[in-house]
Amino acid sequence: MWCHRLSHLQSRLQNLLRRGVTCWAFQQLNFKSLFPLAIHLHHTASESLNCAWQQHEDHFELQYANTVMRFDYVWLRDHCRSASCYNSKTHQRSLDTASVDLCIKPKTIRLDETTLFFTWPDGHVTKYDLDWLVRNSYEGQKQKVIQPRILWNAEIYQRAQVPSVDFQSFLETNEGLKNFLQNFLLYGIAFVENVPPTQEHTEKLAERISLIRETIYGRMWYFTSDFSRGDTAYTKLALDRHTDTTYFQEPCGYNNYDRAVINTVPYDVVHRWYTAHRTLTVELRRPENEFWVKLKPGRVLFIDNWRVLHGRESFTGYRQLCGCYLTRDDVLNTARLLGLQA
Ligand SMILES: C[N+](C)(C)CCCC[C@H](N)C(=O)O
Ligand SMILES: O=C(O)CCC(=O)C(=O)O
Ligand SMILES: [Fe+2]
Repeated sequence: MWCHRLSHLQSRLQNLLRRGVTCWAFQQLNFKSLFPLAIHLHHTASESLNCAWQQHEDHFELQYANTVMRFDYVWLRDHCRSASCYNSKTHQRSLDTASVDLCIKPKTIRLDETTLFFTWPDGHVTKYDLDWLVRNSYEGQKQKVIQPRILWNAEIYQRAQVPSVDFQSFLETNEGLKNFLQNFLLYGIAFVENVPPTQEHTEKLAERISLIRETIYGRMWYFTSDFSRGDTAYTKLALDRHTDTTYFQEPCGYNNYDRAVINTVPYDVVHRWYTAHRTLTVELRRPENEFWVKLKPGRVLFIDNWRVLHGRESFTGYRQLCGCYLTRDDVLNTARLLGLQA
């Protein structure tokens, strides 16, 4: 994430529009068609619970809450939450997964109310709440609402009229912070307005949502076109769309300027790479995928480098920016603590 303020002049935010359509095809199993196939189906508990399960040779099958789930037996042993297998204070596994017999099968399975009890050959008992199994099953996760990401180009973003958040509201209210993060998660960019144009206030803003990442450019960077560092960013030249720090082991995102010599693949693979790079670059440079933003003192722009590239036009006159790099995990953590799906 890049918290970025431009004191004046035009800075072009070019948006990399990720093409890609996700087609979700949910197949609602017809439970009737399932049952005739079952040999030893266990109807258990009261009809109102509407729960049925079956012990297959190599997995456990559970039908509950309109979901048909299938569990591997090693998985059921490995995720045991008993006092000897799981530290409920630290939410960490105590059980040594590698000690579980890969051919393990439960000796008995029993359902009591809404809890399933698995007794293993060594006598150990693992119990699972039915709702926990739905929430943590592969089939249950598939149905989970995930944070939508809105793919956009300049027209879509402009039409969306995404509101910026005011500095005070962002800093002093959870509602303001949550609105900002919701927009940031949806679009991959978000703005905060009326920020006092100082490095200290920009820093305060960044710390509201994340840890600030220390890099070779410092913690908060404050730069202008004085070539104080041997990089085009410290000049008046234009910068085509890119992301920063691609030369780091933990980069912010990828970038053509800083790409090192390609010397890890043979010439024919190199040519395929250039062909793919050209296809991507043509897509990136489509005018409809460029969203221009005129920044001004007090306007702070946050960019998700995994979704959106940035760049600028060349310029004249004096121009000063300050900003920082944020750690993705901490931004997502702040969003989750506010109840957002991140
Ligand atoms: C000036 N500021 C610290 C914001 C960025 C410097 C980035 C330099 C390098 N071209 C890169 O893209 O990583
Ligand atoms: O000057 C700008 O607006 C952006 C500069 C930039 O992309 C960078 O410093 O990495
Ligand atoms: Fe950059």
